[in-house]
Amino acid sequence: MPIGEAMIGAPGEAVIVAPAPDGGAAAADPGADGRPDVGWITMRAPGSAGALEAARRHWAGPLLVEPSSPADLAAIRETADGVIVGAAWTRDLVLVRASARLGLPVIVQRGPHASLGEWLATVRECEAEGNDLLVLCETGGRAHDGSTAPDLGLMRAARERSGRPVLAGLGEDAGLAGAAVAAGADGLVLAPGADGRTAAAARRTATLVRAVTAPLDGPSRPGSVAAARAEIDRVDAALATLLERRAELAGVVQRLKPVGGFAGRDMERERRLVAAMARHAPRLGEARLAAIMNAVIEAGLDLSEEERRASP
Ligand SMILES: O=C(O)C(=O)C[C@]1(C(=O)O)C=C[C@@H](O)C=C1
Repeated sequence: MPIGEAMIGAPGEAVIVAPAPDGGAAAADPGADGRPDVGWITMRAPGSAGALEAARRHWAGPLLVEPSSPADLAAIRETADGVIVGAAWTRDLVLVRASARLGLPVIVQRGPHASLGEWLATVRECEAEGNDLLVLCETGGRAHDGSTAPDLGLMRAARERSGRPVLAGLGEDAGLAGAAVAAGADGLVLAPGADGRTAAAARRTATLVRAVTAPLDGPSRPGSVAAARAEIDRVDAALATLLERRAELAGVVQRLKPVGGFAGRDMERERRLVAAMARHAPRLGEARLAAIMNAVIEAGLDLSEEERRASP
C-alpha cells in the first residue's frame, strides 16, 4: 500500500511511522535512520489549528493526518498522503465515511475497546465507500501500568482475517518494536514525543527481526533472481545493523584496554571468536569466517582510531 513514496505491506519491510518533525528544538536532524518513513499528525490535539500547514513546512515526506471534523478533510485531501481514522472516533460513521471518500489511503485504528469484529466492521464501512486503500492500525488497550499497549495477538488475527497490512501503535513502550514485528506488523507507529533516537532504535530492531523471521514466514528458497536479491537485501540490512553495533562495542573495548587499536591486537581472542562463530555457520567454516572477521575487526579498529583522533 503506497503512502507517498513509502510502501506499507511490502514483504520483509517494516515502515516507521512517527510524529512528523515540526521544526521545534527537538527536531535537530536525527540522521537518516532516525527519520520516519511516514510522518503523522493529529488535528485533534489541543492547539492543533494550523498543524497541517506547520507539518508541511517542516516535513516533505509522506504524511498521515487525523482530522478533527469534516471541515478538515478538504485540506487533508490537498496536502496529505493518507488519512487516519482515529481510535477515539471509529463510531463517528459520518466522519469515517467522509474520510474514506477522500480516496486517499485510510489508516483504520482499533477503538480502545473494540473487538476484532467491530474493528473489521469499521474497515468495511470504508470499503463500502469504494476505498480499497486500507491499512489497519492496532493501538491497543490499557497496559498493566495504565498506559496503552498494542494487543499483538489481535493485530495478527486482524492481518490474517482482513488480508490487509497492519501497523502496531507502540504507545509509550517503544521496546515492543521487536515483538510487534515478529508478530507480523508491517510497520510501527511511534507515539507523540518519540524522537529520532527512538525512531532509529525501532528501525534497527525491526530490520533485525524482519531478517531473522523472514525465512520462517516466506519461501525458504526464493524462486527468482529478483526474489532472492530482495531477500539478500534484507539480510544485508540486518548485517549492516549488526556491524554498526559491533563496531560500537569494539570501540568501547579499545578505550578500556591498556593498549587499544591496532597496537593492542589480540590474535588469540580473534581465533577463539572465529571458532565460536563457525559453530553457527558450519558451511562457511573457520577459514572463510577468519577472512571475513579479519576485515570486520580491522574496519572496527580503523574506525575507533579515526574517532579517537577526532575526539581524544
Ligand atoms: O577483544 C578485544 O580485545 C578487542 O579489541 C576487540 C576485537 C574485536 O573487534 O572483536 C578487536 C581487536 C582484537 O584483536 C580482538 C578483538
